[in-house]
Amino acid sequence: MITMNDIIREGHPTLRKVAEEVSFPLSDADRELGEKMTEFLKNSQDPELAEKYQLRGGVGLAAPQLDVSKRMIAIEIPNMEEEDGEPFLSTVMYNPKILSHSVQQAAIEEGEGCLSVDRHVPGLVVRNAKITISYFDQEGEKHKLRLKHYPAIVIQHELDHLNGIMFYDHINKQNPNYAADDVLLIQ
Ligand SMILES: CC(C)(C)[C@H](NC(=O)Nc1cc(F)cc(F)c1)C(=O)N(CC(=O)NO)CC1CCCC1
Ligand SMILES: [Zn+2]
Repeated sequence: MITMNDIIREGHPTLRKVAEEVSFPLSDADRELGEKMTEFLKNSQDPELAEKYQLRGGVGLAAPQLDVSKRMIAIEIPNMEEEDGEPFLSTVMYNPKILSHSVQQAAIEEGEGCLSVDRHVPGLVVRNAKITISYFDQEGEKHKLRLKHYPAIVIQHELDHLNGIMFYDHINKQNPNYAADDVLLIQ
């Protein structure tokens, strides 16, 4: 199983690379990696397992964070309403791509963190409020998905990892808490 030791941290060169597209049909390795990434996120959201293996509660993970420079991300966003309900979004996306996005921008009010960053970096990370993405699933089926607000932010954070971008690259140097007044702040 993947633990925090398998996740590379800022400073590791792979986090600054542009990852390669995955080819289909998936190799056993790429298929297995996707499954392990999802397993990590689910484990990290289980209080007992998170405690036992000292896992940070994760909602998304990109293959480059495991030192695999391939365009694949795992997303595990719990259902914010009902506890223990079906997750809002639980999937592994291969070759994900933003097809279009809103003019409207959004940022998480308390800022962002990262499983590959062991420090608190204050500041607003302004992203697109709504995105339309395409991606392939394990079977090579193409999907198109429209997302907004928190789920859209998670996907953009993970997509950045495929392009060697860290969340703090987006933070305004002069005034970290700056955001134009039309930027939607998300709790
Ligand atoms: C860095 C960390 C704080 C672990 C962050 N989790 C998070 O923001 N909250 C969270 C955790 C849960 F388990 C369940 C839940 F609903 C919310 C996260 O996983 N990421 C993913 C990451 O580092 N990917 O590379 C960072 C988030 C910042 C904005 C979007 C993703
Ligand atoms: Zn991250």
